[in-house]
Amino acid sequence: MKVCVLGAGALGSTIGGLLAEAGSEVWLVARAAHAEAVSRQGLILVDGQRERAVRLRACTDPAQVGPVDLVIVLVKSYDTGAAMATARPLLGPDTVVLSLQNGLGHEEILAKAAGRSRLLAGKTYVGGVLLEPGRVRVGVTGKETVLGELDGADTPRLRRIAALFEAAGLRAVVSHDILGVIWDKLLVNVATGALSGVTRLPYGALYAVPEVEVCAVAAVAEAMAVAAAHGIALATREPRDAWMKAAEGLPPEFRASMLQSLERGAPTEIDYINGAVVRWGAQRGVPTPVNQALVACIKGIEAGMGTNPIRSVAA
Ligand SMILES: NC(=O)C1=CN([C@@H]2O[C@H](COP(=O)(O)OP(=O)(O)OC[C@H]3O[C@@H](n4cnc5c(N)ncnc54)[C@H](OP(=O)(O)O)[C@@H]3O)[C@@H](O)[C@H]2O)C=CC1
Ligand SMILES: CC(C)(CO)C(=O)C(=O)O
Repeated sequence: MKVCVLGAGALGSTIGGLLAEAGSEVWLVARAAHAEAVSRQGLILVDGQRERAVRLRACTDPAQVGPVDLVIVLVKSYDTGAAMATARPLLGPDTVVLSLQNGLGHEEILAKAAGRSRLLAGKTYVGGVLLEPGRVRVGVTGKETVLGELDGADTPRLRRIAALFEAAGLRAVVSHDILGVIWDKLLVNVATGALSGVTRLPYGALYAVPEVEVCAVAAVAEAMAVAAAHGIALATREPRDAWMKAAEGLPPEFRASMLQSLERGAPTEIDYINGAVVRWGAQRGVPTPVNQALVACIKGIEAGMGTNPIRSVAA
């Protein structure tokens, strides 16, 4: 299968690298420094203490790639519209477009750019950290990726793409209720993303502060109430489950992606995570004061850093 990762940074390089290793023809569309390093030396996957190089194609412009079978969108949420505006050369008659980004609202942006019939939805618990151009730390063991059609159907393309992930050692689960899956992952990000950003703590220290846990559980409880008001069926039973799941299998030095963004002076995906909870809550009159406060704190930090506050926010 010919696959293009659109926005190959930390996670996109991890997933693209593993798919390439398993034999897919993978193209990374990435920023220049990363694309050049990958083209020169291969993509270095750092897994625990071991490193290995994977050969795959990398460039900065989708026009160099041409039509593919699968586009995996992994730019940060606020870059989705701009990235998709360049993606037309990737789209053939049967091209499937899949977002594995965190948060809510991507499918609406992708449907506008590529047409709803091409879309598969998904969420992943796989982790990646871009260590330097051309080199990424992968966190794959035991981490699942859940994929589904938006209408819940069981289709050959869904099975084909799940099998592709499985063959690459990426545990893939097919869901017939992808909206529930999207919200279950949202709860995990609601639990620790903003609080990591505000406190600047890695997971070991974050989980040692009881007040942080109380706040995280309250934020998740609000999000669960919002999901219930929208009729979304969650697998998560208790708010604390999302808090525990967020840290599963991660080392004490792990830093949530929202914290990683702030540390490199980049904007966060707060509008798509806690901000989405606030917006969806407002639609059904569900109060979300804890999430509102977390949004305010992160936006305040971003404003203080001078990151660009202009984002395109969907749902
Ligand atoms: N990293 C992780 O472990 C996980 C991440 N996710 C989600 O995955 C998504 C991606 O996250 P992550 O990989 O960490 O983010 P990164 O910022 O590491 O990767 C995105 C990359 O895409 C680049 N980019 C942006 N626009 C374009 C474009 N038009 N063409 C080419 N490259 C572009 C960015 O460059 P620049 O920075 O210069 O804009 C960046 O290098 C997010 O939604 C995140 O929440 C989900 C689970 C885990
Ligand atoms: C790793 C995980 C699941 C929880 O922190 C995540 O999605 C993130 O950091 O954005």
